[in-house]
Amino acid sequence: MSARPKILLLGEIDHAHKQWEALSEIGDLIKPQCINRNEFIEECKSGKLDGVVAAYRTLDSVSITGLIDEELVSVLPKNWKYLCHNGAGYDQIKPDACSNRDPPLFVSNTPVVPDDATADTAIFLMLGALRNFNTSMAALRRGDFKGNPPPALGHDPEGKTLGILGMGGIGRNMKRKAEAFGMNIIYHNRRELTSEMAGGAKYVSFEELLKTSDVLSLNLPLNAKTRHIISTEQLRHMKPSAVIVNTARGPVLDEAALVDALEQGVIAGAGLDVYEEEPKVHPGLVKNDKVVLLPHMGTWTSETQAKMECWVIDNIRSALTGKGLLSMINEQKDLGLDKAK
Ligand SMILES: O=CC(=O)O
Repeated sequence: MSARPKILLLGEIDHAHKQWEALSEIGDLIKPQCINRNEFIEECKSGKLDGVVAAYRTLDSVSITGLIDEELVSVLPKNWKYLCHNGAGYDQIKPDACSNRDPPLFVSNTPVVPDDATADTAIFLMLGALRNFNTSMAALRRGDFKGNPPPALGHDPEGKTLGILGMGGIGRNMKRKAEAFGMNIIYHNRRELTSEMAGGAKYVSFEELLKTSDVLSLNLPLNAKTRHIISTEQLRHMKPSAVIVNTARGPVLDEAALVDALEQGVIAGAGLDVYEEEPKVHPGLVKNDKVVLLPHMGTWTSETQAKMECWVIDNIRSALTGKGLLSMINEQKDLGLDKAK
């Protein structure tokens, strides 16, 4: 009889406790002993994690393992086949390192379920930045009501152009919501979407997106091609009245360039949920009234967190019962699903 597979928990389960426990029908649920990358590598080398076939991974577990890169992947037990990440973005995991391992380490993420909460956050930041709400919210808490002098008048979204950079699930969700505010939607993406998927949003070049958007929303994943996709040169193409919203990942936007652009009036404002070096926030952003800031709360609702946890668990269950991962990351799709079974 072959040994039961082990399922490793890298991070914490906060909501889907019952669903996690139910995985014990198909494997032994274990946690690592280590608290940092060196210890994790030692634990792998010691054989203590032999038998692990799949792992549930959270964003915060980067504090235990560090990046999932060549070095880390090379010490994982050979039978470890699946890494199921809780999050839409998986920039801490190097897809090539996982694919090139022999045998490959198959990775899943959680698309779809974070779309609503993240798009809602982008809409909040967009309205806050357009309306200059930040200054007065801070003034009221200081006992200064609207502030003295009050902030400049804000702007209505009605009739403005929202440019979406990255028209995946979150971008399309934001599009639908922004239409309810009477906005005209344009987008730029690696590939033009079918008209059904685009739902009436106009596909434009990157340059046209920058030049014509009143609000530019960043909804694209972070990778080597998208790092600092918005920097000094791109900001200079934007309208001086434009605001920029980032709910994707901090490094897609060059923060220092944004700070300068805001100080020099190159653009009018920003709404940010993500930062280049979280939890650090560039002091030039903190001190600038034109910026609405949130501490990475795009998916911070109990409904969305519970759905994301269940999605990860469903991936593990599907993989360990021979049906393959439900949402393998895009970079691995050309490896062939069969190999992931
Ligand atoms: O940041 C949140 C996510 O990647 O889902």
